[in-house]
Order: sequence, then C-alpha cells, then structure tokens
Amino acid sequence: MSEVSALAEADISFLKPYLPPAIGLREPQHDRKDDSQSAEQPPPPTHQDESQSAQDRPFVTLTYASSLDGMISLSPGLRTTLSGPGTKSMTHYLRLHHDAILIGVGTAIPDDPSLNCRYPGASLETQPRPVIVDPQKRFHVRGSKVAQLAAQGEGKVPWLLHVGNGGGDAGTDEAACERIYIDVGRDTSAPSVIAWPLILKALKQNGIDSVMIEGGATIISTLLCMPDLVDSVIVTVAPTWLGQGGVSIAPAATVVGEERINSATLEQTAWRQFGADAVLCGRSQVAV
Ligand SMILES: NC(=O)C1=CN([C@@H]2O[C@H](COP(=O)(O)OP(=O)(O)OC[C@H]3O[C@@H](n4cnc5c(N)ncnc54)[C@H](O)[C@@H]3O)[C@@H](O)[C@H]2O)C=CC1
Ligand SMILES: Nc1nc(O)c(N)c(N[C@@H]2O[C@H](COP(=O)(O)O)[C@@H](O)[C@H]2O)n1
Repeated sequence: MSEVSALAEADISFLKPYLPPAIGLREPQHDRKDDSQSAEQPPPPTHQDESQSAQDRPFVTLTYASSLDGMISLSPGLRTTLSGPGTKSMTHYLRLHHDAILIGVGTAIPDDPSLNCRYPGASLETQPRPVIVDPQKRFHVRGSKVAQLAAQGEGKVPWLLHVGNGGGDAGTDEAACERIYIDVGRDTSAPSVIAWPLILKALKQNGIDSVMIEGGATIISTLLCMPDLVDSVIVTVAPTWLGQGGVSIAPAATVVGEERINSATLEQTAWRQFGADAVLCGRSQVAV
C-alpha cells in the first residue's frame, strides 16, 4: 500500500490559496477522501498579483519540515524523517501542483531522494521536474534514486544546474540527466555561487512556471531573506525536538543602522493540523 494517500477536501481548501495559479488542472478527482470535519477556513490570502505572469521567474513555494527547535535534520547530511503520514501526503499533493522540485546538492548527496510525486493518480505527465543546484558537479547522478525512477518512468529526468557555459567534458552520466549551465561571469568573488534571480530565470526559460523549493538549510535560509523571490512558504512543524547539533533553518541576521531586526516574517498566515503535525502557510512579507 502506498505511504501517500489522498487529502481530504478541507485540507485541499486550506492549501489552495498558497498554490500556483494553475491549481485545478492536475487534480485527480477520483480519489479524494471524504471529509466530514467542518474545517474553519482562514480568510483566503490574495493570490500573487497579475504582473507575476509577466515576471522573469516561476511561482516559488518554499517548503520544509521542521522540529520544534527549528531543525530540519539531526546532523548535517543525516536524512531525518520529520513529516508524519498526513504531512507526507500533503508534500506529495504540493509536488503534484508544481512544475519542478528544487533542492541543493547538500541535500541530494546525503538524502539520495526520489523527488517524484507519489500522490494517488499522479501520471508521468504531471510529475514535477527534479532540479538539483550543483554548481561544481558533485552529484553522481548515475545510480541515484532520482535517475533510476526516471529510467523506470516513475519520474522525470533530473536537471542539474551548474556554473559555467557548458564547455568541456561530456561525462558518463549524460543519459541520466540534463545539465543547465549558468554563466555567473568572471568578475565575481564567489565563482561557484549563482544569483537566485539567475537560477529562477533559467528555470522559467526552460518552461518551468512553478517550483517547489524543498531544501536544504542553506537554500531555504538564503531565500527567506529574499521575499520578493518567494510567493508562498509552507512549513510542516513536527511535535519533536531534534536537539543541539542538528541542522537549523536560520536566515542571516539583519541589521539596519545599529539595530537588529527580524530577518524574515510571514503574512497572510494560516495554520492547520495534519495528523500529529501542524502546517503553517504564509506569504513572504516584502519590506516597503
Ligand atoms: N526536513 C526537511 O524538510 C529537509 C531537510 N533537509 C536536510 O538539510 C540538510 C542539507 O542542508 P545543506 O547542507 O544546507 O544543503 P543544501 O541542500 O541547501 O545545499 C547546499 C549546497 O547547494 C549549492 N547551492 C545552494 N545555493 C546555491 C547558489 N545560490 N549557487 C550555487 N550553488 C548553490 C551549494 O553547493 C551548497 O553547498 C540535509 O541534512 C538534509 O537532510 C533537506 C531538505 C528538506
Ligand atoms: N517534507 C519533508 N519532510 C521530511 O520529514 C523530510 N525529511 C523532507 N525532506 C525532503 O524531501 C526529500 C525526500 O524526498 P523523497 O521522499 O525521497 O522523494 C529530501 O531530499 C528533502 O528535500 N521533507
């Protein structure tokens, strides 16, 4: 039996205002659960404004699972399960509604994730594109789970984002992935860092209209400080503490003048319980 089950109508209604605008097009209608629970709906947050479609980037959802002490894994590189069955199903529902799932190579190497959508009714056509930010080609895609699933027709072929112009070696992994090279220019003090607007622009140019960014800590913490690049934030909070030494989500400190201020804040928030976990949805508050 699949570990992922269809969400109840009330859960779907809760998530809907935070999903990319194409919501509805991929909904498998046949296997939603009935829901007798009369969920109190939060006021629907306003959708991203119309000008979004003219933007140079996809709709961006940040999503991850956290412990009560703000940790996402027990120690660096240790795959840690935080989501329970309900929030796991929710994550797969979110995957169903995005064109791509993006993670960093710091997650891809230790987690060897599947990065496909196992929601009931998902087809190859509706699978999200797995995208791994791997500036210096550290990820060995051949033999990885994501490549195996693509070969079996249970997921799409992953895209690897690298720094450079694509010249040079054609490796042995070529059939298992597609590589997208992003030129960061020579005049940079951090030649392996790709500016996020460039990453998102590259995705958009390759036909991605919505991307679900799942981690890890470096990527989520960085993007929380770039609210104008983020449309929705969906956080699973598991009722557990991972303890010191874990990997935490911690955006860089923000100092204005000599004063410390909050680094990132959500607005238009809504909470709902999925099994033992709580789910927080919100929109990044852009400073005015
Ligand atoms: N609980 C959860 O929801 C999740 C937990 N995790 C955990 O997070 C941990 C991994 O976190 P991190 O080590 O921070 O890895 P990460 O997945 O954030 O990857 C960081 C790496 O990605 C590349 N990268 C990121 N931004 C880049 C940019 N702008 N330009 C170029 N390259 C860039 C760099 O090589 C960087 O070292 C793992 O333990 C994993 O299990 C990961 C995802 C979700
Ligand atoms: N939502 C969520 N809850 C957890 O407890 C997690 N550990 C993660 N991790 C992320 O999901 C990826 C694994 O995906 P597959 O199940 O292998 O498809 C992992 O790489 C993290 O990005 N997420």
